[in-house]
Amino acid sequence: MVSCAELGEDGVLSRILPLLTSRGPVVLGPGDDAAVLTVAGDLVVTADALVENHDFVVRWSSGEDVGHKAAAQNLADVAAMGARPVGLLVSLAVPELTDISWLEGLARGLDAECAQLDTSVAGGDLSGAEQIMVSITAFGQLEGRQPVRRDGARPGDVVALAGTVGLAAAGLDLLVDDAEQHRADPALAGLIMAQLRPEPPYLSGVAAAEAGASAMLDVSDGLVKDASRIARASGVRLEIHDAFVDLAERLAPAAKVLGAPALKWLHGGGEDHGLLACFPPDVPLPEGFREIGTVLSASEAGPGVTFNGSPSRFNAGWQHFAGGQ
Ligand SMILES: Nc1ncnc2c1ncn2[C@@H]1O[C@H](COP(=O)(O)OP(=O)(O)OP(=O)(O)O)[C@@H](O)[C@H]1O
Ligand SMILES: Cc1ncc(C[n+]2csc(CCOP(=O)(O)O)c2C)c(N)n1
Ligand SMILES: [Mg+2]
Repeated sequence: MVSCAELGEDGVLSRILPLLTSRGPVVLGPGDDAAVLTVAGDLVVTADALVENHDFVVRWSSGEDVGHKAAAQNLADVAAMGARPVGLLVSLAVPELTDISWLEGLARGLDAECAQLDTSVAGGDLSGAEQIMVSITAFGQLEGRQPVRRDGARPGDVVALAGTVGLAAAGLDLLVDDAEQHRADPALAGLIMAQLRPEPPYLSGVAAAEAGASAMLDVSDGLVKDASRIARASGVRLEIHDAFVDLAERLAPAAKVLGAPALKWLHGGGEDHGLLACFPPDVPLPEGFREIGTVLSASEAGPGVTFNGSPSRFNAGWQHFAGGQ
């Protein structure tokens, strides 16, 4: 083990920076006072942080896992606007006794996730802290497309989902229950991986924008909570009729082991970063999307989300500062 304290700031950077490859619009990457990106047109900007013991636990996540996840949750937000990523800035704060191999893993994970979209870490910052924090700012370009906001859903639109919901939340419950035992179970390992390294359907974001999606977001806090955000912003009701039988089947082993209903994760589970979008009825759904519901006028009770006409029993979703769901 070689700690950050032994290496010093420059020593840490000299180990991490070679692991980051500049790609695409990043014409000057990490190493100078600032990075240089070549971008034309409107720029999308978003930020999201992972904090040790609030968003990940070192006992469960390797540095590489955290790198993948930190990049993924930001790249999903770029995709959810209908943009293509151009680069990330990564601000790191770590305890001085952090092993450099953990940070090298983090850099590898960030770089590998970025490589999927031909994007890269453009730069960042390094500081000390009592616990690890990975804070990312992501940039994306719209390439002439209109951004897909949350407030454009209209009655008659189709509600569609790309990617999955519920798997990452089941994975987290499995880790909390008994990480070692459940990781060794092939029926459960995939759900745990969905928590540690979610795989958002990135390319569906641009495809949705090109197809004319009326509203979109990534499901980070749970289907009910995030669908409600579209409903409220657009002043409509999202009526979901899909029973998610395929996803329920994938959740069944966790439901059995933990004695919990799969609906808890399907309705309330965040962090898969699937894309929830609405499309005008005449639009053929882009590849990767499945129809899961319809946009209706808001009921007398106001905008909201219903499942076959009724509110979900599992409507809490994720809340920071509230001890979780
Ligand atoms: N500290 C802050 N200062 C300014 N704006 C903020 C701050 N925190 C959040 N916001 C803004 O509030 C909105 C909601 O933030 P949130 O992090 O919940 O985004 P989200 O897309 O709903 O979730 P996720 O980031 O998990 O996908 C965003 O537009 C974000 O820019
Ligand atoms: C150790 C640990 N505790 C709790 C959670 C659950 N969790 C954290 S943030 C979040 C939603 C997205 O947040 P944000 O909107 O900040 O991106 C969820 C569901 C976890 N993954 N790991
Ligand atoms: Mg989002």
